[in-house]
Amino acid sequence: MRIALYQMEVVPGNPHRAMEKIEAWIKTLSQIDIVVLPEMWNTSYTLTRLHELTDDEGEREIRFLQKMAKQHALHIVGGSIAVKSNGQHYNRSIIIDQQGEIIYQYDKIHLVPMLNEPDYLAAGHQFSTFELMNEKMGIIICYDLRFPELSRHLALDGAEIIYVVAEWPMERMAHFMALLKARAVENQCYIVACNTVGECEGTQFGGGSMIIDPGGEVLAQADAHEETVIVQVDIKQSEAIRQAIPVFKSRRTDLY
Ligand SMILES: NC(=O)CCC(=O)C(=O)O
Repeated sequence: MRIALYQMEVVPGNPHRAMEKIEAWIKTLSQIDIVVLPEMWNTSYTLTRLHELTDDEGEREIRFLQKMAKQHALHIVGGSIAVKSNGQHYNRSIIIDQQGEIIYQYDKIHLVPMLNEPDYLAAGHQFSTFELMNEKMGIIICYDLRFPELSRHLALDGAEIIYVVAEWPMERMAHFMALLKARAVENQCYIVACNTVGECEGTQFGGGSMIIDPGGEVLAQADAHEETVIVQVDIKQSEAIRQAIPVFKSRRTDLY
């Protein structure tokens, strides 16, 4: 399974330009199974303008991702986009398979106060794993990373890969790195983290996108520029590490 992450420079408040950039990037790829985009790639944190920038249920961006998936025979972990839904706005992840079918959608459940999300967005209320290429996977969005229970639920439900799509600020990159590694080690699964770079309304985003294997080894890591990260993932690795260090079997579910 070959995965490519787009550590994209944000295009604040310009969904059309963002789609052009993603299309141009996809055209540079070859022999990739799954592409991963970052958080809120359509608008970045232009939260005061979401009413004019977003489409109902993200239809415009979904149509675009479906076209890309079919044209290039790619599965798309579509990061997240800002969408309008029932008079509110959500930070929504969309997963599309290479036939262009939407196989999973997730609205961010932990809205980040440091970037004012609770003032402009509604929170999601549910999450689950999904299947891509016959493997179970999960996705969380940025601030969700700080809540270990969420990744644990996904891992207990069988996720072999957890995608972390992010617009994580430069000033807290040390937390990002530490939390990504912790989530991989404690859940013994792959963590595939795709962050942004660039600046929006005074916040600088820190890059550092990475793929960590179920043993906690960083397989590839980006720096703080726009970049592509490509890694070959061997899903069987989590089984081996779970046998060698059986933390799932040692859990004391009678006590906690
Ligand atoms: N976009 C985000 O959710 C940023 C999260 C963040 O800044 C943090 O957790 O720190």
